[in-house]
Amino acid sequence: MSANRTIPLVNLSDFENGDEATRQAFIKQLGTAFHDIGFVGVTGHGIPKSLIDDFFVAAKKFFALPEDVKRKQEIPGAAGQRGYTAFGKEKAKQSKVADLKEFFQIGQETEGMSDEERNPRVAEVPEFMDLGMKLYRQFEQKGNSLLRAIALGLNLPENYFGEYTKDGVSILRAIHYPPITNEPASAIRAEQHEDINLITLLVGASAGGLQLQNAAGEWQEIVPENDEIVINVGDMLQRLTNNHLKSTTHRVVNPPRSEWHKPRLSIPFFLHPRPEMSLNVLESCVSPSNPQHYPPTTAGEYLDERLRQIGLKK
Ligand SMILES: O=C(O)CCC(=O)C(=O)O
Ligand SMILES: [Fe+2]
Repeated sequence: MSANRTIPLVNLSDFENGDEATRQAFIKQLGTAFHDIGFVGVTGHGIPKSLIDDFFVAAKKFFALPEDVKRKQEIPGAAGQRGYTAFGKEKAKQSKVADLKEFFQIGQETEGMSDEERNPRVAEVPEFMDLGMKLYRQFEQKGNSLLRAIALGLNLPENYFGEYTKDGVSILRAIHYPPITNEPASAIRAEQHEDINLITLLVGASAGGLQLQNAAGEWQEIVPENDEIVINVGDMLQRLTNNHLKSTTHRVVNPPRSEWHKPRLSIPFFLHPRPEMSLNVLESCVSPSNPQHYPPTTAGEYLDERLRQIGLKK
């Protein structure tokens, strides 16, 4: 690991293919990273680079479509959870101004769903949804692998999360931060926030700008290398573990003026369980020195509350 990295790097293949000692070492590294920093870089994940690259190309084609064509993909009533969300809509919960981004979200598809419940097809870029759904399945699988390691690190049964993430309501989000054309009043590409879900897997953050806030309150740049995926703990996992695993504040800052013309594309996958999953604090994470910080809730109730705060749900 290079000395100047902000976040540690782990190799998922150690967990998926390693012997017992290698697996245990991985579980420890992951648990320590999530407890100390809330972020980790992952290599050895096996998600084909060609799939990521092809999806990026399709996403670029989609975002290059005229605004009125993109807005045909807005889904009223889906609280921005599926389809297109236009520039200027989403803001961080404490922020008055919207982020400098537009995005498209792809949700879960399960057997028996009607066409209306499924993801919308994008007629102008027919490959967009096929590639997106393929990538969704890859992220889902690798995310579940990471959750197995997290469960073992918390002395829970290996499949503790798997029971709730099967057919869970995860979201793959393709984000486009357009070129900046004039001095933004106060907005940045993505204002500081914490993610809502269990864990987030992020690819394509390589264009720069992603920063986390460390325990001393300083902003530190995250610069992923090669095929590294950035993983972070979301508020649901922080809550479940009574702050043992940290949901760390992060943001995407605007580039220097000389790079305003460069757009930025990123693809976070927000791993969510099914809404009925209990988020009651795990008893094993409560002690006299760390008393229970949160009242009982479920993933569904908690998600609704948060979507109202960020302006996506009325
Ligand atoms: O664009 C990025 O790199 C990060 C975006 C992010 O943090 C989010 O959408 O939650
Ligand atoms: Fe985020």
